[in-house]
Amino acid sequence: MTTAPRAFVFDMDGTIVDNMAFHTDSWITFFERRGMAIDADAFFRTTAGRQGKEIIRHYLGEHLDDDAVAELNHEKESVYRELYAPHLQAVHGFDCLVAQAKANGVKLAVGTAAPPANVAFTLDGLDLRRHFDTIVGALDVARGKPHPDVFLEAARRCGVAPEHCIVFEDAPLGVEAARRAGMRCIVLTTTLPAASFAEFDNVIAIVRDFSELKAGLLFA
Ligand SMILES: O=P(O)(O)OC[C@H]1O[C@@H](O)[C@H](O)[C@@H](O)[C@@H]1O
Repeated sequence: MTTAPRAFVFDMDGTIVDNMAFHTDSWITFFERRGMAIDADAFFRTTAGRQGKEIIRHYLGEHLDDDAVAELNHEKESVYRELYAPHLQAVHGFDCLVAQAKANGVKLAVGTAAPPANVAFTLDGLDLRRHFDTIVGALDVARGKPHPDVFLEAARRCGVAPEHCIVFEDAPLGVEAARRAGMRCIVLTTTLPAASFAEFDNVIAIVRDFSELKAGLLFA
């Protein structure tokens, strides 16, 4: 590794927790209620990392006002939380990586498209919030991934330059957001196989879970 990392920026959904199938199922339910059928795989690839309000406007109409979108997003995220609650757990090796990062003086941040209720559901539900120097979510930036905003804001709050950040991601739009932010990325294959990330030159490792990461790669 050429530049020692000073901050790790974690995507939340699909990365800290292996939950994207439940997000997709909740979107399928949400759109079915409106008579719309969506293809799960294509939907994941083109929406994972976008904010709920962006997804809703894209599918149901750009004309929808903020209150209507907020209500629809609340409905979708309520379905998601009900589906995923019985399965809530961190991806294997996350606690150990956090401990190693702290021991090496690496700052820890979250950069997620999730709204505050989902951040609370996940990070408070697993008692993980205390580990992070900052958490940047849907209300903190105007644009979701693949725009780099959420990762740049996380780096800014950590006081760390993008080239000293490593992003952890599971979704192509998130890896692209990291690339646009000028950040290296480690991919978790929680949701998609390694081949799905072949086009990205900012990917430095692809692993099944955090336990596969070698300290030499991360902290050298
Ligand atoms: O940026 P993250 O943590 O992967 O969050 C992405 C997800 O955030 C959720 O809130 C959306 O409903 C999902 O559809 C979206 O993919």
